[in-house]
Amino acid sequence: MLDIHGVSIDRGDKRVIDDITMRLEAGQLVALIGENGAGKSTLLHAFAGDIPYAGTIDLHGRNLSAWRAAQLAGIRAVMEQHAPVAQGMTVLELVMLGRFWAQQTRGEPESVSGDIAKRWLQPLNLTQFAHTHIDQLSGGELQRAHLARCMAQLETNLPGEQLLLADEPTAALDIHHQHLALHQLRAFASAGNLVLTVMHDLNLAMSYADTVVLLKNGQLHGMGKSRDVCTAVALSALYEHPMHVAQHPALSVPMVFAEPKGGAVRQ
Ligand SMILES: Nc1ncnc2c1ncn2[C@@H]1O[C@H](COP(=O)(O)OP(=O)(O)OP(=O)(O)O)[C@@H](O)[C@H]1O
Repeated sequence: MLDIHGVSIDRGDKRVIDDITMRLEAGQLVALIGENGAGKSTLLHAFAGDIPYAGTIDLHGRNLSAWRAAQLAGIRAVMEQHAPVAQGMTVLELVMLGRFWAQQTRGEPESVSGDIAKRWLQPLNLTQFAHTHIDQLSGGELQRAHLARCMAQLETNLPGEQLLLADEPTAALDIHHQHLALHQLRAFASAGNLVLTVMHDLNLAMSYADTVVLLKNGQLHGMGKSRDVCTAVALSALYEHPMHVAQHPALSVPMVFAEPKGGAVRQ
């Protein structure tokens, strides 16, 4: 579904993405992990078509640059790390922004857009905030509202083979809402779509992702199932920090423990 071939990106005089080639199929949640500055957001921006790059990125076999913005809006949503917010807008109005493309290209009535937006408030625990101004939300509530906007954007009569790009979508969320949000992303991927998400929480990544992509200094350092690529050796090298990997006590997923600097606190 998303074919990336020989993609390199320079920012200023620095090469931040260096010759990345990979193929990502629909039906997967893919977690992009790596240290600060590894190039994760830059790569996501390139997939979103927001920044220039060398190499090719094809979505559904068609070069990303050949897609018209209105067409792309119906099949690809982007949840940015620091999404700009217009002051004075309510949560419902923000989520309805996700339907702007449908109103413009399909003449979707505002009432239909509103119904779709309202439906996405509930699974992200936002119903009580529908008419709250977004500048009155906490960081986590606002992050959930942006996720609801993206989910509303990608709601179609013909679900499947859509692309959701999410940059640290759970960074501001408490543990309950992290799982609530990832459950939605997981369900969206399982419905035949591709979710590509940048994540710093390795245990969440390994619990929800079908595929984990390891990025270091702009280069691909591994890609595959978490149990294959998220070894203690690979993760310790990726983060230059000693890591231990064990099995989750109840689930068949690996769990990561980073060694505390200077040893554990005495209890
Ligand atoms: N606009 C810019 N101009 C110049 N350099 C930039 C720009 N944006 C990012 N960079 C540099 O590109 C590199 C990759 O940044 P990027 O934001 O992609 O990293 P990241 O892996 O997403 O990091 P983090 O985990 O901290 O969010 C970094 O070294 C950063 O300093």
